[in-house]
Amino acid sequence: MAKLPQAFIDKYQQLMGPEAQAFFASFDEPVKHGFRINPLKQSIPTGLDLSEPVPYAKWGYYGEVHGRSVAHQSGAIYSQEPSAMFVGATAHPERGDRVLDLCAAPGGKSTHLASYLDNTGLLVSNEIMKKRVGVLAENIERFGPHNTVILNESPERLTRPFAGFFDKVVVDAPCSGEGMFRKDPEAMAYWDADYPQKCAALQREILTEAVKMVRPGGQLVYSTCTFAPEEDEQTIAWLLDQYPEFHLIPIEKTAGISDARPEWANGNPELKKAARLFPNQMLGEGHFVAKLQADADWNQGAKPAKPQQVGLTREQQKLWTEFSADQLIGITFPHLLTFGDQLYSVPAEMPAFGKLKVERPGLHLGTFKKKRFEPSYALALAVKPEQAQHQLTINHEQWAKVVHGETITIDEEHSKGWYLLVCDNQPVAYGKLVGKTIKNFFPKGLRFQVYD
Ligand SMILES: C[S@@+](CC[C@H](N)C(=O)[O-])C[C@H]1O[C@@H](n2cnc3c(N)ncnc32)[C@H](O)[C@@H]1O
Repeated sequence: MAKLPQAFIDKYQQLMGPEAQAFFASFDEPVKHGFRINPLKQSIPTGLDLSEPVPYAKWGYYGEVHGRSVAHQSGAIYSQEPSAMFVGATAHPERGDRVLDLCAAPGGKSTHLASYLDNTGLLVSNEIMKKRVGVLAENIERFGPHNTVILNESPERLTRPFAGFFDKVVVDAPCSGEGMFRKDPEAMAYWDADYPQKCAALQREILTEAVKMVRPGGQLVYSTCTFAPEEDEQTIAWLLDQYPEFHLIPIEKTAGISDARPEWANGNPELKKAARLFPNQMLGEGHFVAKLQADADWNQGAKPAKPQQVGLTREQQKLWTEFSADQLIGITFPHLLTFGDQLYSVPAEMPAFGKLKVERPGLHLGTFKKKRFEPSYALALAVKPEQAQHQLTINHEQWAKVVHGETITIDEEHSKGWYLLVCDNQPVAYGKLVGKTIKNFFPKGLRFQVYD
C-alpha cells in the first residue's frame, strides 16, 4: 500500500468524502504509461503496439517504449504519461500559430504542440532552470521540428520582446506534484501540507507574466499535475478575478475526465469548464487543465520586438548552398543565422533575441569549419528520408555502434561524403563515408550503450 502523507489523506478525505477511498486506492494501481507517435517523421516505427489509442489525444497510445530503442532515440515516438497528453490536446494549436510553452522542460508538452504546428508558425519553448534546459533541447531536437526556439529565461524577462505576441500561451506550472506520487514516490518527500499554498503563490507570479504575452483574442492554457485546489480551481478563480478580460472556454471531456470543482474554490460555476483528471476515474496519473480566452481588446497596442535580423557572410552562404544542393531535396531554410560558427534556421516570425538567454535560436543545421560545412545531429533528425539525396540504411547492430560513437563498415563502396544514416526507416544521424568506413559524428554527450 502506498504510504501517502497523513496530512494528504486527511485533506482529501475531507474534500472528497465517500469518493476519497477510490482515490486513495488508485495510488496502489500500476502506473499507466503512454507514448505519442511523431507526425513530423515520415513513417511510424515498426513493431509498436498501437492497439490502444488514447481517446482524447491525437497521436497518443497507452503502452511503454524502451528508452534505448530506435523508435525513442530517433524521436519517432515521445514517451508521455497519458493524462499529460490532455494539455497539448486542449491547447491544440492551429497551423501557423505562434505558441509559447513557458515552463517547458523536459519537453512533453512542447513536442505535442510542435506536432500540431507541423513545422508552421513558431513555437517558443522556454525553461527557467539552466540545468533542465539541456534535456529540453535534446528532446526537442530528437523530435525534429523546424520552427522551434528554445530559451532559458524567467517569465518576466520574456514579456518585453513578446508583449501581446502569442496566439497561445501554455503554462504547465511548477506544482506540488501530487499526480506524480504513484509514478515517482520520491515526490511525496517534497510534499507537506503548506506546499500547495507556496506553489500557488509562484503560479500566480508566473501567470501575471504569462497573460502579458497573450495577443488580443488569444488563448492561455494552464495546467498542473497536482490535485491541490489551491493550485487548480483557486488559481483560476484568482486569475478570473484579477483579469476580467479572460474567460474560461469549455473543454470537451471524455474517457473519465471530469469537470473541475467550483466548490473547491469560490463557488464560481464557470470553473466547471476546466478539467480534472483523477487516476481513479481515467487511465493516467492525474492533471488539472484550464483553457482561457482573452477579449479582443486585451493587450491592444502591445508592441513586441521587431523580427530578428538574419544573414550570413558570403563564404558561409556559399558553403551552405553547396551542402544543401548536394544533400537536401525539397526542403529549404530561408532565415539563416550564425551564433559563432554554428548555423541555425530561425523561424521567420521570431522577434529579435536581444539579451535573451538563448539555448537554441532555431533548428541547428551545423557547423562551419575551415572551408567546409559539417551537418548537425539535429538536422539529421529534422530531415525525412525522402528529403535526403544521400542515405545509407543501417541495421540494428550498426545503429548500436553509431550511438556508442564507433565507426562502422559497410559492404559496398559509394562516393565519399555525408550520408543520412537510416535505421528502421528513421534518420538517426549523419555519417561521413570514406571508402567502406562511416566515420562517426554522433554527439559525444549523447552517446550510450544499447545492450547491457
Ligand atoms: C511541470 S514542469 C513542466 C513539464 C513540461 N511542460 C513537460 O511537459 O515536459 C514545470 C517546469 O516549470 C519550471 N519552473 C520552476 N520555477 C519556475 C518559474 N518561477 N517560472 C517558470 N518556470 C518555472 C520547472 O523548472 C519545470 O521545468
